[in-house]
Amino acid sequence: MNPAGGVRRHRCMSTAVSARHTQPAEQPSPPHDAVSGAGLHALGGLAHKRVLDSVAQFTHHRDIDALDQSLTLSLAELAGARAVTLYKRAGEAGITPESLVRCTARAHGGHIIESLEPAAGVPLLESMRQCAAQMHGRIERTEGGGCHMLVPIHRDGQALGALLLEDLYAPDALRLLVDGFARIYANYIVLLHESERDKLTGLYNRRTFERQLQRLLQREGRLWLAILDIDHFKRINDTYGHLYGDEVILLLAQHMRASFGPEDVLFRFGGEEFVVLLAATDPTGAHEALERFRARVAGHDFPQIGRVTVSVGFVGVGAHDYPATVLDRADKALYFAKNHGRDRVAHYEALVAQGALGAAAPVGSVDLF
Ligand SMILES: Nc1nc2c(ncn2[C@@H]2O[C@H](COP(=O)(O)OP(=O)(O)OP(=O)(O)O)[C@@H](O)[C@H]2O)c(=O)[nH]1
Repeated sequence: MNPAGGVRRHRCMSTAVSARHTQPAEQPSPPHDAVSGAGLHALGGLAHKRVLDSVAQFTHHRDIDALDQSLTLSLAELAGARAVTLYKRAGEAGITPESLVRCTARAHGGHIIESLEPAAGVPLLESMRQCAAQMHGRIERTEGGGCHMLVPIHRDGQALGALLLEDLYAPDALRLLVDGFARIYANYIVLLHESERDKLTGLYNRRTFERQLQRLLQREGRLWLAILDIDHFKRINDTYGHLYGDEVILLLAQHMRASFGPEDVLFRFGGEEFVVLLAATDPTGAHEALERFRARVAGHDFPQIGRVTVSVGFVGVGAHDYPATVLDRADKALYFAKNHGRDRVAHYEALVAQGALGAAAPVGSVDLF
């Protein structure tokens, strides 16, 4: 069991990365190079420079995962904590799940940074949840003579999460520093979040597609990419108006969240076109997941409009595939589905094997990069 209360999900940053930074403290002796209370004062300009360097470093990132990792590493180094955990609450309507990132100092130098699965009912996770919800921090003395510090992360009255620093010395002086980092992080995460999400649905936007694809490929090795397109959407707009059209887009995004798993990555590419990166183990699993989604949408009674259907094209993606190529293949499968009655799922490789995508196959409509 991890002290932060989670089951390890995956390691995100190697010690080689963190080895560029200050060496971690060995416990239980107080860290000599931490920007601790006395240290901050004594080091003067040097301490300020280190703090500013750390802020510049973690706000350099344009990717939320990298930002989260960098924040925990910066704080672990500056504060000389044995471990720093960033807890984030789930976003509204389940747009982002509850998450934990933990940076731990290794006994012989460097740090390990991991994403952890929040596991219910574990003491320190509960403390972080409470700290986040109440937006109220505290310092707890531990039996070993050190302290745990809990600091909430919030912005404009909205609770975003909490930071937990374990086994600190001189925590009172560090409190201001950690509070400051929490405030900078809160401002920055909101900006990053807005820049990578579609405004209407909260799904990832197209700009983040390549990065998310690479990330998932690194984790899964192989995955499936599906393009989902609402059938006859122009007719819906023309008959009921754009507001109803927008409502259909919003409801479809909700069905996507409910239908696909937490490991799958969901995008709205624009208009009535959506993309899913599926972490399924094989094409049958991918096909079943997409078919479930298709049937779910077809069976839903959309307010005022009634029945709405979607067509889906999907393709396998390997580590060496170009994003533009796989998008084009999925798009060809989608247009096969559109041309063969709509409200269906088409698999690119299966169509190729059947010889169904001949020279006359329709040209994809997705705008390539
Ligand atoms: N309400 C709404 N409509 C949009 C948005 N973006 C694009 N559209 C409309 O979506 C429609 C897309 O229509 P088409 O590309 O012709 O496709 P379709 O009618 O769905 O037909 P098929 O895809 O062939 O089944 C157009 O009428 C666009 O104006 C949006 O954000 N909101």
